[in-house]
Amino acid sequence: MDAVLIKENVYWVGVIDWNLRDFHGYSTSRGGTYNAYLIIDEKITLIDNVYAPFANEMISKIKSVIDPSKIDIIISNHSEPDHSGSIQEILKYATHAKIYASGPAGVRSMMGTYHDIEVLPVKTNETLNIGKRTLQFIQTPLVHWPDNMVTYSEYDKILFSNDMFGQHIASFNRYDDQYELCILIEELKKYYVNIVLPYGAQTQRALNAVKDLDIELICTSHGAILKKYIKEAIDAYQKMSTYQKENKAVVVYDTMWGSTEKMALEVAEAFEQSGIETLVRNVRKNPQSDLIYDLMDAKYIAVGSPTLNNNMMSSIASFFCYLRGLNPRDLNFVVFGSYGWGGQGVTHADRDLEEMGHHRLCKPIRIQYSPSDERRAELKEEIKKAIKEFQDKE
Ligand SMILES: Cc1cc2nc3c(=O)[nH]c(=O)nc-3n(C[C@H](O)[C@H](O)[C@H](O)COP(=O)(O)O)c2cc1C
Repeated sequence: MDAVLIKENVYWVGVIDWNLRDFHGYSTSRGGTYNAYLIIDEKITLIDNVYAPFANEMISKIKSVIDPSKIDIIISNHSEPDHSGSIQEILKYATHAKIYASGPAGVRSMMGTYHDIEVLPVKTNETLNIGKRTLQFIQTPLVHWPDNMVTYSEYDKILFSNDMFGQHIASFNRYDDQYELCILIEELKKYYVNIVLPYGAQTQRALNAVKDLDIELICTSHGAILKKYIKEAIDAYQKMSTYQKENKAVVVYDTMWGSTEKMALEVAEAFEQSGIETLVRNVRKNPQSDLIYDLMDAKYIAVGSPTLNNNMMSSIASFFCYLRGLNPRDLNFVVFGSYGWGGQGVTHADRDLEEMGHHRLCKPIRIQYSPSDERRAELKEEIKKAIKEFQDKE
């Protein structure tokens, strides 16, 4: 397996995970890559590495350029196992290599994960001379772990950005201009929203910290290297990290026998007829990671659940767990559902959304058993009225 030359004496030695479909619950329909980079200078430097099952593949790519025992420096921009998992395999060759990670968080997580290794701390604006190049470190805490940092090579005008700007796409194409822009940005957004969304303020700080660097390439740790679409990627990050909204609603529901689904379609039509772009999503037919992608820039959410055993359906509760963790801000919500005799499902769903800090558009709406045509029409009008009142107040 061969390394790919990125710039003079800078190589991609990452791997392609063609079969990656589930990244701890994030549905990755296009697969993924773990990118690592090798710099040949007076001191041979490896920036990040790859998930452990791919260690040999990465090492064979390094061998296509240089004897891995010659590696002097290993930089760990982030200690998550998809970027550090091969460290022990590399150290079998690179016995004299020094490992650098952000201090103290990166040192702590590297030592906590791999135990019997020595890791040296670096901080923002500290540099490391490796020959012609002086590498500059910038800590980017909580984008998306406490230890995250990025490494800048002024000589190459490369920002090794690790997870920042990453996308899950498996491909031999190494550069952004080899993709359709809409696919690249969709995957970049999907990555951000499923991994980084809770950390908008920290992402803003990270964007600020790199904004004055002279950058020709952003070498990410997942997916394409950014070259042509750097501005587009930064703009997308700006928008997402400041939680900007579109005039958009997502109707998320589950149903056992179809009554709540009938309600969902009326609710959706009410939003659509109020001039709001609307998506309808059965929670069991869509991966949660796609639902959060749909919701990222939505202003409204409508949640429908029938009552099952005095509660909402567990699919909705599971979706709420994902939603609560990723924490998209300031949704305006309505809750609806069919029930048989108690109807507690909607009450619980309504309470959960309020607890998450979202804003109720109207009281929860229940319909006993199947909605009649008349009741469906009333439901639609009720939702339209609530939307209008909200819009008038805005
Ligand atoms: C296994 C099961 C448990 C149920 N438990 C409750 C309940 O605790 N309280 C209630 O009000 N309705 C309960 N129901 C009735 C449903 O909420 C009702 O049939 C509703 O119309 C189903 O809506 P759907 O067609 O959207 O699935 C239950 C139904 C099933 C199948």
